Amino acid sequence: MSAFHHLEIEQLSIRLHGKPLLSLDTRIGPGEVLTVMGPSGSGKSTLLAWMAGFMSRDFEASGRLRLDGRDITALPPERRGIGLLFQDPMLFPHLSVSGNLRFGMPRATPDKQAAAQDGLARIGLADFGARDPATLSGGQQSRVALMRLLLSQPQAVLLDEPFSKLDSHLRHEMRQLVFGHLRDAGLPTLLVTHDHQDAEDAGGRVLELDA
Ligand SMILES: Nc1ncnc2c1ncn2[C@@H]1O[C@H](COP(=O)(O)OP(=O)(O)OP(=O)(O)O)[C@@H](O)[C@H]1O
Repeated sequence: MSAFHHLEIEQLSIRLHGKPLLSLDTRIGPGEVLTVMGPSGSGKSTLLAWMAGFMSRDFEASGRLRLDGRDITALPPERRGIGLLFQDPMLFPHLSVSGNLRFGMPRATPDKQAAAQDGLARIGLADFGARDPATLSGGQQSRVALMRLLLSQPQAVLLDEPFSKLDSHLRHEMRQLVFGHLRDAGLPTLLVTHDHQDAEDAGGRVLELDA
């Protein structure tokens, strides 16, 4: 599964109504997590939206986003190869757990059912494939959301407060699981969080945006 990708944010400058909101120039290497923190309104969500390709047109941005050297700045979200994980697992309620895992897999996946089963085993949910997502606990749903992300074979990952809805012992467990899998897969990751423990466990650089 590991492929070792890298992401470059080149001379990014985002303005809102002509006023500078944020500037950034950095590279995120394979398996590296860059944590972005900062007060409310400092532009964390806007940065994620720019990277994912769905920033509101109220903002103006200059700069380039490169994945493995390829300029993806102008591509629509679904063609960027970037996977997202939010605080809500957002599993499809009308699909089984296994169906959720198969949903995002690349079309060319030879045996989606086997890949889903293997993914479930990797998150300790081998017997849960046929269940409806709503019958899983919050922590189990989070693990399924993580595995769905990994099985979609992204080349980079954005995490938006992914642990904030979990209670504290599950949060610790999920951090280990998420950061471990992302590192093993060699995926460059940008994490937005308010939680200093997230940043510490991510183990990478921390960027503080100004108010
Ligand atoms: N669509 C929009 N149009 C105009 N202004 C916006 C829009 N979305 C956000 N803003 C403003 O842009 C600034 C940055 O917002 P953003 O949501 O990126 O901050 P944030 O750091 O993610 O905050 P939080 O931690 O509260 O989520 C804020 O001043 C916000 O009010």
